[in-house]
Amino acid sequence: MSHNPVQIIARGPRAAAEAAAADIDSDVLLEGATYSILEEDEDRGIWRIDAFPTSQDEVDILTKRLAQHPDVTVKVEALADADWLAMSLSGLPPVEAGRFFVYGAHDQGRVPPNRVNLKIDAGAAFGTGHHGTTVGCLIAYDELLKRERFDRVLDVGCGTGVLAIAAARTGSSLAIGTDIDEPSVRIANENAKLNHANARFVHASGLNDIKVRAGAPYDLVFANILAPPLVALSQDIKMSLRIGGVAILSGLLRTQERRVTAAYLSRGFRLERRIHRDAWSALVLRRMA
Ligand SMILES: C[S@@+](CC[C@H](N)C(=O)[O-])C[C@H]1O[C@@H](n2cnc3c(N)ncnc32)[C@H](O)[C@@H]1O
Repeated sequence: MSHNPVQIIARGPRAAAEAAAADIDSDVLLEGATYSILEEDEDRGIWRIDAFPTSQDEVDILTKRLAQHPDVTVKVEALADADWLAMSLSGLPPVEAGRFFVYGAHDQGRVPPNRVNLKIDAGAAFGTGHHGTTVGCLIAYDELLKRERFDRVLDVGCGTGVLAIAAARTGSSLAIGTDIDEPSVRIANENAKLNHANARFVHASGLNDIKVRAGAPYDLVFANILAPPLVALSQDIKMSLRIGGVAILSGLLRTQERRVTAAYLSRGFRLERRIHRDAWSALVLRRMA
């Protein structure tokens, strides 16, 4: 369906804005829609969501979702093409997750000196750090890094490559990623260069690539994909990890936790941690046998 570029702005008290954002996060039909949520007016306690739908379907679903929150007022503003692109790139604030600071080109001059700064621009690949699943993975990884090192890392469903790039920038000697989406692989390789990260990305489904198999056994596997492929790939992920190695899994909703966890526990993993962000869950599972 043709789409006149619009920006959707929703304002309301914090709880209402956060509930509306959680609703957007939990809708699989809105996976491609970019939005940000921030405090607009501290004194008056007003929070604001800026959403940048990329199709008329997303406009309709977003406005329907937001209309379910009566404490939030919603405005849809038309944007000129060029403005829309610029805004979708400049409207996203940086994301902080543990030691990681994920930012776009427009925040170039504002990166903190004492963090691992990852420059990832919004574009055609998933993974600017703004989604609850990416943040969950980065927080889980940051926590693990306080106690252990991961020399060999695999990132299944790399999107922008943000997770493998984070690994390469924090001491992994091998960081490799795969994606079924070819443009994402190209973007991830560009992002690796841009971030001076020794990470490589290949076009493959799951772990089905000779370069991926050659890198095994891995100390850590990230897989931020959906629940069904996480279950389907549980044996492959197990066999790619060394005993004692860790899988950080996300892309699943909290309601899907049991199903995904069960698949890994039955294969000899131990559940070490769950991180909840919006409706999403990230699981830390260690291969014990
Ligand atoms: C939710 S995004 C995660 C991107 C990034 N890793 C992050 O954490 O932000 C999921 C990515 O996995 C890819 N994907 C989905 N199923 C896959 C599979 N079976 N094998 C490889 N990649 C897959 C999608 O194309 C998409 O780029």
